[in-house]
Amino acid sequence: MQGRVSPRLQEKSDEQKTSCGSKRKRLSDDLKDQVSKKETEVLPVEDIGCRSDLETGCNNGDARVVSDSMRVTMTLRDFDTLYLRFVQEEEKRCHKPKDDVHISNGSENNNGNACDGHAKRCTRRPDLKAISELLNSKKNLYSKKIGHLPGINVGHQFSSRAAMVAVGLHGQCLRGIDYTGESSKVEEFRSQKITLPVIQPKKREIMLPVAVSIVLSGQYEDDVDKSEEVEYTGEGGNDLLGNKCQVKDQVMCRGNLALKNNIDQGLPVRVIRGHKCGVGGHQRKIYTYDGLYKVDHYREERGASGFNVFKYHLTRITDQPKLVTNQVDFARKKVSKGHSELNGLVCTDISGGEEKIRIAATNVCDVPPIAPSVAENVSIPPNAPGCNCKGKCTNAEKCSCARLNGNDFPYVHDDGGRLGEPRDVVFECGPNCCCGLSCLNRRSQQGLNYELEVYRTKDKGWAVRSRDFIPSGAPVCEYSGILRKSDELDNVSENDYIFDIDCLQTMRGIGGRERRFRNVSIPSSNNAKKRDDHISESGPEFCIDAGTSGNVARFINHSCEPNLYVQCVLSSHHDARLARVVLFAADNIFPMKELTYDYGYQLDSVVGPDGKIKEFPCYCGAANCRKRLY
Ligand SMILES: C[S@@+](CC[C@H](N)C(=O)[O-])C[C@H]1O[C@@H](n2cnc3c(N)ncnc32)[C@H](O)[C@@H]1O
Repeated sequence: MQGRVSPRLQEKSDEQKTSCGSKRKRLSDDLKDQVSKKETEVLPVEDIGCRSDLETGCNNGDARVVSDSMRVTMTLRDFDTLYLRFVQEEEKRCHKPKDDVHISNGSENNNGNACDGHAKRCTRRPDLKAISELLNSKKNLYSKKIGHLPGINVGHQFSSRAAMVAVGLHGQCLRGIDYTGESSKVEEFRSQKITLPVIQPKKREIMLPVAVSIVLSGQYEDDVDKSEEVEYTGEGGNDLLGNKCQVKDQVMCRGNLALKNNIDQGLPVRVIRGHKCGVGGHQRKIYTYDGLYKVDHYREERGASGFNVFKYHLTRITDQPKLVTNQVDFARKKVSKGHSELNGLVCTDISGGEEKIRIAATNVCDVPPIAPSVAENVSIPPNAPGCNCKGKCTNAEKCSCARLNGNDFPYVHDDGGRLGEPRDVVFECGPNCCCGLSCLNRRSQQGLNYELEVYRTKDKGWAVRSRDFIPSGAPVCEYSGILRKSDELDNVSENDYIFDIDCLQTMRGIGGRERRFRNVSIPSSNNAKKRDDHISESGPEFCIDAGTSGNVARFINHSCEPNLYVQCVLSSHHDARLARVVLFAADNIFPMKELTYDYGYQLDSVVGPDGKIKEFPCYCGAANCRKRLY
């Protein structure tokens, strides 16, 4: 039998079955033993807090070494989870959240300083609270270090300054210069394998403080940025009101002194540029790591507003990946202006008008998706009773749908609605609810919200990327196709587009699946528990077959370090065997990054028609790729 997309597997012994849909499995002892002793470190799953323990390639049935880039991703996920938790707390505190009340995430504001955002109604900063919680629980990644940081490559993008604090790229939410005053030895910098551009001082102790990173975000009127060469204004004396004006002389202390010490000792500084991304109301500030710069010299002079400023001249160190203009362009504005401008455009809308946002394909597409349908022998259960809320559901104590979600609303009012944490299942409001269609608790039913593009890859066939920024926790698309009974497809080969619906198995932790956040239970009123118990033991009863009919989700490839996760959603009926499968953003996804999720195949779990185990190479390219899809 041919391998099937994600969860779907040939029936094998219980040990060999992978977890499905949610694709999480305990690490078997065998697999743990296989991990080379030489390799650096395997994080115990318990150590990976919050959102990190998603099916993100570190936890799908094999124990692999956590790569540096994965550590960065996991830290950012932890930060995001905390951030969304605090946003939710703020919403509760403010009691009635207005539609899309803007609570600063440190990325969108008027004055160019990411952490000075304006919260219209709420004043407690969730991003700052998330950072202090992360630091208190010691889940932040790097302490102050000079040079590149492992897992953060030149070009790496961040959605806020707080996110950079979380990983330690730039440890200041407000200040442009991050420096260390802690005693360090020159050897420590050398041990990081940084090729320092100039001769190190002979002294073993370095002169402190020294600067580790600076952020260029257009905040200072005297800055000059020519990409490879920068005139950087020192810190202080700025009115911090967003109009870039100097109001006092700068003083040679703290960050300014640190930069001077870098000059004297030949120590490089990381440069991060902040820029606007997106258009109209969706504009946000994002930050790109542009590599190491040498601080050449400085001078003190009278600035544009007549006050003394320090001007530091920086030059980009040469042996680094080039600053790609395109990459900067992608970051600075929404990528596409119109479909007619796309290279290799072969289809302006592969959804044939079915989606509210057109999905362009940039190569030949031989199986255009058609509208989803249900096989004749599958009957959709009747709609479940709904809540009695009027307008939008806002009171978790009164809303019966919130009760199903563990007495809470799963989505927070941020970026149009983000799921605070992955759950076993999300109960959304449905046809029998009295709330309106704009209720946030219908978030995954709103269709596509991001401009996706199907494009051809060298090794993996078609793939999907977003031309918009997608915030973590946002629903990206539903996996659509023909709803079928799983056993019908047991003898079908050559279908790579089958997705098992394993919501019930996940909720019960069956077959090695790990439970997710929130212990929800299917309402007993549907009287299906007995039947469910029997069925769930024998594996998912239904699947979504996107082989002949599907939507854009069928083109999304597997990655061992994916940026999407699978979330089961119940919105009309409450039968978990027939839950909707929705792909959510696990991370902040920047424009033009391939969208991927973990197919969750267990190695050696797919058997061919000849009874032999089938192997299929994985070309995801992740640092931690296990090299086989199955
Ligand atoms: C659901 S389809 C994804 C879309 C597919 N690329 C296409 O062109 O239609 C699953 C198939 O894509 C390919 N694929 C997905 N992820 C892959 C990966 N990481 N490495 C190699 N092939 C992959 C495999 O052929 C797999 O059976």
